[in-house]
This record gives sequence, C-alpha cells and structure tokens, in this order.
Amino acid sequence: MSTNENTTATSAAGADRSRGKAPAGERVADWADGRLGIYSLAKANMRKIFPDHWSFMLGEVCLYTFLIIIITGVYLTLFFHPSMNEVEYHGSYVPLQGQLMSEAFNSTMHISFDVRGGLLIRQIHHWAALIFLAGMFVHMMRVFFTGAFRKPREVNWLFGFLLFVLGMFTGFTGYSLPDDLLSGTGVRFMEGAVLSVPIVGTYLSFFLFGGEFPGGDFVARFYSVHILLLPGIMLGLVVAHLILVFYHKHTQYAGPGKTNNNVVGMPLLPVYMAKAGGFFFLVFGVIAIISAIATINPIWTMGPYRPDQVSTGAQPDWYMGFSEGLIRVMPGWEINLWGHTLVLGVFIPLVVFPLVLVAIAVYPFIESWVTGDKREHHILDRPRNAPTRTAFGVAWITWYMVLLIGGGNDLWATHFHLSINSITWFVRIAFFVAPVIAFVVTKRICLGLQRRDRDKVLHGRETGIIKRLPHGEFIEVHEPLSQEQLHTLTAHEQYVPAQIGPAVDENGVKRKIKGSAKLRAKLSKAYYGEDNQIPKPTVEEYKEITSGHGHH
Ligand code: HEM
Ligand code: HEM
Repeated sequence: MSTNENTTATSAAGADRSRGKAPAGERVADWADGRLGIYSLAKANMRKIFPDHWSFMLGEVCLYTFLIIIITGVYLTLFFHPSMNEVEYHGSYVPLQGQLMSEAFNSTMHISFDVRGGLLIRQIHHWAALIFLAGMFVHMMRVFFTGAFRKPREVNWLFGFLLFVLGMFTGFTGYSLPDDLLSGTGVRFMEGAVLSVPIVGTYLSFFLFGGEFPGGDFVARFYSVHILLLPGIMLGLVVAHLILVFYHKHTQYAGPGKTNNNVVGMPLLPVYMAKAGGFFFLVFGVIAIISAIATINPIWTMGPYRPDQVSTGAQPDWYMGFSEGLIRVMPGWEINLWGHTLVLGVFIPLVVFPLVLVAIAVYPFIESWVTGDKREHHILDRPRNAPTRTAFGVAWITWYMVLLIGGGNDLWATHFHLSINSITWFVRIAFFVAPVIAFVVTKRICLGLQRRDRDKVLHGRETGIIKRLPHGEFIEVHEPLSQEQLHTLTAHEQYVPAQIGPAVDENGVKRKIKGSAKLRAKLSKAYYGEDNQIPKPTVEEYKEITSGHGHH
C-alpha cells in the first residue's frame, strides 16, 4: 500500500494512526464497552463510597467463607462417591482394613488418607462451614443491635435470614454425607423428628429415605441437595443481598458530618477493593492454618454408620445444637389418640424449632409496627439508645445459648462432673426464666449507659484527678468533651410513644378503639415511654451548665 493511498483513508482511521495504537488493555476495555457498556457502569459505581468500621467486615467474613466453601466443595466432588453401595475397605488406614462400609464413607476415607491435599481441603471445607455460620450469626447480631434492618433494609434482612436458615441445612446435609457413625446418628435424629409428625410422619420418612431408614438412597439425595440445590439458591440470594447493599448504600455510625442523606467513607476503587481483596486472603489464610493444625470430624475414629450402634458424646455442629437441646430437655410425653401414638416429646420441639428462627425474621416488621416509624434510617443506633430492642436481642441470644447447653448436656455432665438430670432441669427452668432475666438486666444496663452519656455531655469526662481547693474542699476535675464526642453522644433521635388518641371524638361520642391499636400503644410505651429512655440533654441544659453555674 502506498503512502498516497494512506492519506485518502477516512479521517477517523487517520486520527487513530496519528496517535499510534492504543495499549492492549485499553483496546480490550473498548471492545468490552462496545458490547457490555462497562464504562458507564464503572463510572456510576467505581467511586461509590463505603463507610469504614470493623463491624462492617463481618458481612465480608460471610462472603469470603462462602466462596472458600464453594471452591473446596468443588474439589471434594471430584473424589467423593455419593453412593450407599457396600464395599470393603482397603485404603491406607489400617484399623478399618477389611471392614464393610458405604462407598460414601469409603470415598471420604480415601479423600482423607490417599488423595493429595484431600484431608486439608476437607478440613478447610468443614472449618469454613463452621466459621461461615458463626460469621452469619455475628453479622446478623451487628445488623440487629444497630437497627440496620430498619426501612429500607427489611427485605435485605429477610434475604439474610433465609441465608442463615439455608446455611444451617446445607451444613447439616454436608455433615451427613460421609455416612459415618456420628453423622448417621444425626440423620437418625432427624428421622425421629419426621416420624413424630402426626398422620403423615411415617409416609414422609419413607418418602425421604426411599423406604425404611436408612435405606439405600439418602446419601445420593442429600448430595444433590448439598452441592446443587441449596448452594444454588444461596448463591442467588447472596448476589441479591449484595445488590441491595449496593442499591441502598451502606449505613453508617453517627458522627460529625454524617447524615441520613450522605455516606462518608472510602471509594470502592481503589481503596475498598484493595482492602477487601487483602481481607479475603487473610480469612482464607487463617482458615487454612486452623485446618492444617486442628482436626475436625475425624471419621476414621467413628467408623462407618450402622443403625444398631450409637457413639457416645454425639454432638451436631454448633449451629444445630439448639435443636438438639430442644429435644433433649423436653419431657418424653406421649399420648394415644384413637389408637395412634402422638410423640409430643419430639413433636413439640419440632414445632418450637422454626419458631425460634422465625422470631428473627419478623422482628423488623414488628418493631416498625410498634413504633409506627415509617421513615428511612441510614444512621445506625448505638444499642444502648434502643434499650428494648437490645434487651430483646440479648434475651433471644440467652434463649439460644440455654438450648445449646441442653444440646450438650452429656458433655457438661462429663466435663464438669455434674448430674445430667440436674443440667436437664436447669435448662428446662432457664428456658423460661433466663430470657426474662436477660431482658430486664439488659434494659437496666442500657438505661444506665444512657444516663452516663447524659452526664458525660453535661459534666464532661471524669479525669480521676482530685484537686483540693483553697478552702479545703476536694473536687474531681471533669474534662469537657470535644465537639465530635458531643455530637456522637447526642445524635440519636428520641421518640414519643404512639398514642391511641382521645377516647371520645369531637362530638363527645365514644370512639371505637381496636384491640390492636391498644396493644400497639402499650408496646410503644414499652419502647419509648418515660422509664424506657433517659431524655438527652437539651441545648439549654448544656448551655446553662457550661456557662459557669454549677460547673465543676
Ligand atoms: C451468606 C451470608 C451473608 C453474606 C455473604 C452477607 C454479606 C453482607 C455484606 C458484605 C454486607 C455489607 C457489609 C456489612 O454490613 O457487614 C451485608 C450487609 C447486610 N446484611 Fe448481610 N450477609 C449475609 C447474611 C446476612 C444475614 C444472616 C443477615 C440478617 C438476618 C444479613 C443482613 C444484612 C443487612 C440488613 C445488611 C445491610 C447493613 C447495613 O447497610 O448496615 N446478612 N451483608
Ligand atoms: C453453604 C454451603 C456449604 C456448607 C455449609 C457445607 C458444609 C459441609 C460440611 C460440614 C461437610 C462435612 C465435611 C466433613 O466430611 O467433615 C460437607 C461435605 C461435603 N461438601 Fe459441603 N458445604 C457447602 C457447600 C458445598 C458445595 C457448594 C459443594 C460442592 C460444589 C460441597 C461439596 C461437599 C462434598 C462433596 C462433601 C462430602 C465430602 C466430605 O465429607 O468430605 N459443599 N459440606
């Protein structure tokens, strides 16, 4: 091609040439932009601001452990055989040589002793699952105690709640896959619960297990549920959860310059992405270290599952412990109706189990109904400033912990040389009493802390320095708070309780007041009534005290 022809080329191409070729990265990006519109997407989101606080890293812990579980899970699928066909063991673990076991157990033994890196990956999968659920628990508590579930984030709270419940069941199905004596006992426990359902219990159990327990199907069925169905739904929910976090923008703690209409923090790119990436590797690293040095679920010590055997000290993973507790402490009631046995000792716990969980799901809706607050909230509460909510949260945790103690009653008995019956009775009583005590105590503590905040704002921080005045009096020097501290301690709003309104209308006719309105007014008083919040200092009070009179 001659130079002459070159100059007659279209002007656009000519301009390109005169600038030289764009770098490869830019050309790839241009190519993608032409097809996916990534530039406008990036422009809108790259500088998105994320507020910074350690407690916001808990959601990240959930996300990263979930990813680690998926990555390690895929590796395990390469070697795990989800089959209950009986085989004879000929692997490298000598004590079990020649024993009959299911292929599932055999392949998990193979993963643990003969596959390169198999035991480490298996342990990472299991440890990550435990930390994933613990992470969700604590993340949920962070969201709860700070009131981050309020409008507009109620739907995201529900997504989170579903993730928590599905996570529990995914963990349970995974735990059951190796078909060892411990997990088999867990599945047997589940079968017992299914059998206790009136009328359809037996049918349900036969349907689930493909016949009489344990049958030959459940590992294969649990397998599809464990690696495909539940994680698939969870993945979709996690994406939806994060999209909503993005869409609503993140909440922030009260502080100078932070309002309901802005977000103060770091841009997503590069700062937040770099931090998040680093944190992912940190989480992965810590889990890898734990998994490299701490044994989890050593199935070779338990042996393969046999329905006629039960191992002692059998415990589910921690997140299932509360359901175990419900059954262990329940009296073994049984009644006979028209020739059918109703095992209340198992059926009642089976009904209470979802109730413990549903209490979490519905809380945001109950609170907004009680308080009548329909506004958006992007500034987080300090737990002490919402004493009733905080007290409910602590009562729920107490309830959960009491049940966990019940779930491990045998371990408490053997470790602390206690009678198992005393522990059972302790848990039975504490199930009803402990949450109430926790509620009352927490509320008092919150109000005490509110009082302290009020004192601090009005009188400053107690320095611990004692001075003697010329006339002999001793005083403690109080140091005034900085403007930032003053702002943070007084930024919260205080509400008046919802009122029912007058009992008669303007014509003197008695108004009909619905029972629900009365209940709401009562509950609202419990949240915001006189004894349930300490009035924050007013500007006048502050001015009067700091203007000289009465100032220490
Ligand atoms: C797979 C499990 C989960 C993942 C990966 C996840 C991830 C995240 C991330 C990364 C954030 C933003 C950072 C933070 O505030 O920590 C977040 C926020 C949030 N999460 Fe989760 N979460 C999960 C489970 C839950 C659960 C169990 C709940 C509650 C029941 C929940 C409710 C929320 C709410 C309401 C927000 C918004 C908080 C705010 O803007 O302050 N999440 N989640
Ligand atoms: C939230 C998601 C998940 C949780 C909580 C979870 C939890 C578990 C647990 C506790 C076990 C028992 C491990 C042991 O033997 O000690 C297990 C086993 C297993 N999981 Fe998962 N898992 C999840 C997702 C997945 C995914 C996505 C896959 C595959 C793509 C997978 C594949 C497997 C396999 C093949 C086994 C059996 C092998 C074995 O027991 O070592 N898991 N899972």
